[in-house]
Amino acid sequence: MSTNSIASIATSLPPIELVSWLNAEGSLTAMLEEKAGQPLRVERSFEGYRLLTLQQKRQLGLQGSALNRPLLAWIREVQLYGNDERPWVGAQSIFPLSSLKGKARRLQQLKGTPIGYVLFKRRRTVPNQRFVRQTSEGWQRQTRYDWYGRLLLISETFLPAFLSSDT
Ligand SMILES: C=C(O[C@@H]1C=C(C(=O)O)C=C[C@H]1O)C(=O)O
Repeated sequence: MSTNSIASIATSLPPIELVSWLNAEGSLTAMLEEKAGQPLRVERSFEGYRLLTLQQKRQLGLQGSALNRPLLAWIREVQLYGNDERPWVGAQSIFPLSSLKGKARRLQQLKGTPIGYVLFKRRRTVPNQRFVRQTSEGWQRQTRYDWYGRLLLISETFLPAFLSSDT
């Protein structure tokens, strides 16, 4: 194997200190608060309804003709702060309208409350499928949760400040 191909494999793998975070089950909020030693601060950059893109519909696991139909969802985009003035994680959560029934309706009224406080309130883990990829902003984990039969897609990108934090 040439050194170039080794180098290309090396760049396609996350830094070792991120692996446990990218693969962790359970609440990322709880893990970040433990690392920070204080409650997470959530800054919202967007919350509202949007029509999903084809890529987002695919990431939700839709197939066939469902991909061609317009799909409206509630979107929440936030920056998560630990104990640093720079955000540690950028997160986007996608809630198809069909998922916002019953107790899930509170996911539209979170404001500064981390989703994890609701998602993991009664359980340590939630059934999910996990995908990891590298983006221009940092390594990202995408999690398709089955929360009491409701489909949620949450993408979390670990930003440079997270890697350089010494806590
Ligand atoms: C999904 C969780 O909630 C965290 C909080 C988020 C929010 O408040 O928008 C988004 C992503 C998560 O990192 C979790 O704790 O695992």
